[in-house]
Amino acid sequence: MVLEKINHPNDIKNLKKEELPLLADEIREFLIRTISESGGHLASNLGVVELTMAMHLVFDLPKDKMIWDVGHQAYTHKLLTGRRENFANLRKFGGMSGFPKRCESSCDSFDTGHSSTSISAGLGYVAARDLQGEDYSVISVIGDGSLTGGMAYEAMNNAARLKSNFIIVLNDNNMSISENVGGMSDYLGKLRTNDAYQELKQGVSDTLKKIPVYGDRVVRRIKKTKSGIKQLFIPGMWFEEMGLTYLGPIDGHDIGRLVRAFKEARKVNGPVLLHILTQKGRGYVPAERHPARFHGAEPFDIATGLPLHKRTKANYTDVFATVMRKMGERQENLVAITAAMPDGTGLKRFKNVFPERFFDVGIAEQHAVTFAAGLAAGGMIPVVAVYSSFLQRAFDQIVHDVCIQNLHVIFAVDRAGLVGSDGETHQGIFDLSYLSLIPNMCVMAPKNKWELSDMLKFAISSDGPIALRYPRGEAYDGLSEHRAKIVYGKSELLYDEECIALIAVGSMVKTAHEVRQNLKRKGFECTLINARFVKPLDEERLLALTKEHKLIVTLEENVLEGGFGEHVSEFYEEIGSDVQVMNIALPDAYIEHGNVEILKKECGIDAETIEKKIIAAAMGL
Ligand SMILES: Cc1ncc(C[n+]2csc(CCOP(=O)(O)OP(=O)(O)O)c2C)c(N)n1
Ligand SMILES: CC(=O)[C@@H](O)[C@H](O)COP(=O)(O)O
Ligand SMILES: [Mg+2]
Repeated sequence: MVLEKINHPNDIKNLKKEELPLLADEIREFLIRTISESGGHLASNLGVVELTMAMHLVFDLPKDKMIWDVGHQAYTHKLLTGRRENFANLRKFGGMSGFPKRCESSCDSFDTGHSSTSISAGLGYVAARDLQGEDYSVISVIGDGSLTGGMAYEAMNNAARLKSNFIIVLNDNNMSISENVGGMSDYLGKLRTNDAYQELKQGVSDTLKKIPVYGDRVVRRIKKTKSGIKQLFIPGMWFEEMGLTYLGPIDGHDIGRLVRAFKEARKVNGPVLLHILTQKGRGYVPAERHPARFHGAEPFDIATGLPLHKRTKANYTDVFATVMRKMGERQENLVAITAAMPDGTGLKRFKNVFPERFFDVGIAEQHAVTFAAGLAAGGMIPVVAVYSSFLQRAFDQIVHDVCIQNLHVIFAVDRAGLVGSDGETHQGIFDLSYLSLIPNMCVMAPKNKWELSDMLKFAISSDGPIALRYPRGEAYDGLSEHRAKIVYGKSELLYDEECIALIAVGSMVKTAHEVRQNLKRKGFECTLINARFVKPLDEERLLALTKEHKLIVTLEENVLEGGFGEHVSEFYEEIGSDVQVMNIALPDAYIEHGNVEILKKECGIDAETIEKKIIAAAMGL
């Protein structure tokens, strides 16, 4: 096995040329086998095997800096830097991350996870290198999908006048997670399939060569001039005009060609963009045919490509998708917006039925929010479906373009709470804090699948900015007997007792219900309230609780800072109440990757830990 010879960074440089294609095959086989068992990002990684090998053949790690945009496609990079053994616990608690991590390896130059950051980070490294008079290469690898993120243009604009080497690798596989969208994607499409350019270039050369005596010399001169033939027929004119040297398009599966291209690129004094053409999912037919389905793959059967575990229950995203489709029929002015996540957010179904009222804006959350504000100002009812952690990117647009104007925009905040395998960059644990601090914003969280349906309908028929947050995964189908009408700003009383009151937010209602049942068996009766609204607080309820309760326990899957619990504590302080408030929330920290149940226990928001805390507090009452 050639792969077994790769145990340290740069080991690939010791291989014979004829071993390289074998290594590529073995890497693909390794990735398919490993990810079929553990789950992970398969299609993107299968597409960059040769590209990554070529980079590791030319560049010298950890001296040279490689930055992987989003970083979900860095598995081969991790294999080539001595982490083959760590794939046994890929994305498991305490195991290797699915993204580059500086704490994991000196060959991981920058932590990534959110899209479109790599060129900015790379440019930062270049500036630091030049200021310190150092001499290393900086290579930012960005996908065609990530190139629909605005930050990439801010960085390219800033890089334009650079006089020192900076290599940008555009990994163009003509896919985001789903089909890529927008003008840049169309432009790249022309570059990819620019036979016209090839023919034109060939045609010009052939014509010039017909000129007796001087013809050949003219052709050679044109190709030698600084702008050369390209200036006439530049395929990457857009990048050239931006001040970047464009090299490409280059076959991203031809290691020799790639190595030569990187050696050429290293000589350029300035920013140079290598346009590399790759195939997402390459080498595994089910992933080649369905790159979107194998972008983030659950464990699957290699022979059939089918998931090993059949989902029996609906997840919250399914519920959202169903209600959106229904409301789309009832509400002509309902529109849906996603930032390149039609599958993940469940909006694909809405798109299939109402294509003209569906907008995929690319990986552009900031634009998505202000675009929604414009739609609302124009009389539509926009629903922006977005992951909690990705919405962080559009904080100012929520304030500046939606809430100050008090526009009726609905934020369907999916993946809110702990998401698990994707780790720190993807845990949706701040949205209750960053949303509830914004004036005019209303923040809701459903306790189960039916309440998500009721809340979404309520939000669509309401007014002003409204955020509805719900977790990744299976939709809780308990407490179905409790389905009080949604009333603005009002919580829902589930069980009415005395002394101890549990007030839970969204996904934590299920946990609080379990805690209440266990405490009841130990002789402790607890009131249980479903908060429903994080903003505004149901102050009438909070006040009423002080009459017969001594201990108020708030429960939320969000950091404590600025969350629901803090607002409740502040309320009781302001009214000078002497009730004891216990806040169950996530710590002031970034939560690493791992199984969600393990993470909840680690963070102290599991039922058992909560029970112990409440019993200890109750003994002191
Ligand atoms: C800010 C942000 N929004 C959305 C995502 C989700 N996301 C992860 S990868 C991806 C598509 C990336 O496409 P591309 O850059 O072409 O990489 P490929 O998977 O094709 O290699 C998206 C939308 C993200 N990571 N960050
Ligand atoms: C890399 C990335 O950001 C996405 O692929 C993300 O991992 C999707 O998360 P879900 O699996 O929760 O849809
Ligand atoms: Mg792509």
